[in-house]
Amino acid sequence: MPVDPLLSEPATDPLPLYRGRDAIVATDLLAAAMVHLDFFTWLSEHPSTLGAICAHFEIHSRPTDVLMTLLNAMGLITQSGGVFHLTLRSREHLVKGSPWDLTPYYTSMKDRPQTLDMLKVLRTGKPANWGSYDPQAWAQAMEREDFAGPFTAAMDCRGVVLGPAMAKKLDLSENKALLDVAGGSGIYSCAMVAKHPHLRASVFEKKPVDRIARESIAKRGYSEKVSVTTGDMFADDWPTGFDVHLISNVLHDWDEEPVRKLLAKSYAALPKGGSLIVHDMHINAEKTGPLHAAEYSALLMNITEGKCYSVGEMRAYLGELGFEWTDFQPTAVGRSFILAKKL
Ligand SMILES: C[S@@+](CC[C@H](N)C(=O)[O-])C[C@H]1O[C@@H](n2cnc3c(N)ncnc32)[C@H](O)[C@@H]1O
Repeated sequence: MPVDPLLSEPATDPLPLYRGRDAIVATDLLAAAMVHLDFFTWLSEHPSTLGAICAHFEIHSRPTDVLMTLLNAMGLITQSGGVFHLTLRSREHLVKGSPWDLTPYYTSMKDRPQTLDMLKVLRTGKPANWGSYDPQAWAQAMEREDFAGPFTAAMDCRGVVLGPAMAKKLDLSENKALLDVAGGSGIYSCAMVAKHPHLRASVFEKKPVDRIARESIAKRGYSEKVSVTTGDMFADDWPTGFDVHLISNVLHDWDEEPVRKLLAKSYAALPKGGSLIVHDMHINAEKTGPLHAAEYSALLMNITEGKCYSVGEMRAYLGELGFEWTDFQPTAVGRSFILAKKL
C-alpha cells in the first residue's frame, strides 16, 4: 500500500529552495533604502526612533518596521532604547564618503520594477502586488478563480511538508474538533487528522477557495473527517463547536488591526480551555531576526497588507485578549507555531 505523504517526511531538507523563494525581494528593499533614500548616510548622522525615521523619509510604519528588522538581521543597524544606529559594517560600506561605500554597486538596481515596488510600499504603506505581474493586491485577486487556483496550489505544496512537521509536535489528545481558519486547500487539516486520527476538522474558507478545498480534501481521501465551512473570517461569526483553532500562514497577510480582530474572533468562538495554534514564520522577540524570517517579511509586506509578526507582538496581542501562552516550537524550513489557551 502506498505510504500517505502526510504520515511521512522527505529524506532531504528543502530549506535552500524555500530560502531562495522567500528572500527574493529582500535585496530590493535594501536597495530602495540605499539608492532611493540614502538611508544609511542620513542615519549615520541622525540616530533615530522608528517614528522619527518615518517622519523624516515620509514613509509608513509597517514597511519601515519590516525594513528595520531586515537591516538588524543583516548586521547593518542596531537598536538601543528604541533608537536605531548604524553598525560598523554599514558605516564602512553604505555611507557616502566612506572609502568602501558600495552604493554605486547597488545603483544599477535603482529602476528594477521590484526595487521601485519596495519604494512604493514604503511611501504608501500599501502592498504593491503579487509577484509583480498582477495589477490587484492578492486579497482581491484571491476572489478570482484564475488566481485562487494557482495560489492555493502554492500553499498546498508547502503544507505537505509543513503540516506533518507541525502535527507531530502537537499533543492534541484532549481535543476533539479543529477549525482551520482560512485553511486554503485543507492540507493542514488533513495533516492534523492523519497524525491525530481521533480528531475531526473543518476548513473555514471563503469562495472560491472553499470549492478548491473540498476537491483537494476528497482527492487526498480525507472527506469523512475534514469538512469545509464557507464563510468570511472577518465579516461572519466563527463556527462554534470546535475546541482548537488553527490559524496558519494567515496573520502575516494582514496589518495589526485586522490581526487583533481575528485573534478576538478566535477568543470569542473558543470554549473555555480551548486552544489556538498560530502557525507562521515568526520574528524573534528582539526583532533582530532570524534573517530568513526578516527576508520573508519583506516579501509579505510587498504583496500583502501584512508582515511576519514577532513573538513579542504576538505575546502582547494574545495576552491582552486573555489567552495564556503555553508553547512555541519550530516546525520546518524556518516556520514555527505558537500554542495559546483560552483561560
Ligand atoms: C496565505 S493563505 C494560507 C492558507 C493556509 N492556511 C496555509 O497555511 O497554507 C491565506 C488564505 O486566507 C484565505 N482568506 C483570505 N481572506 C479570507 C476571509 N475573509 N475569510 C476566509 N478566508 C480568507 C484565502 O482564501 C487563503 O486561502
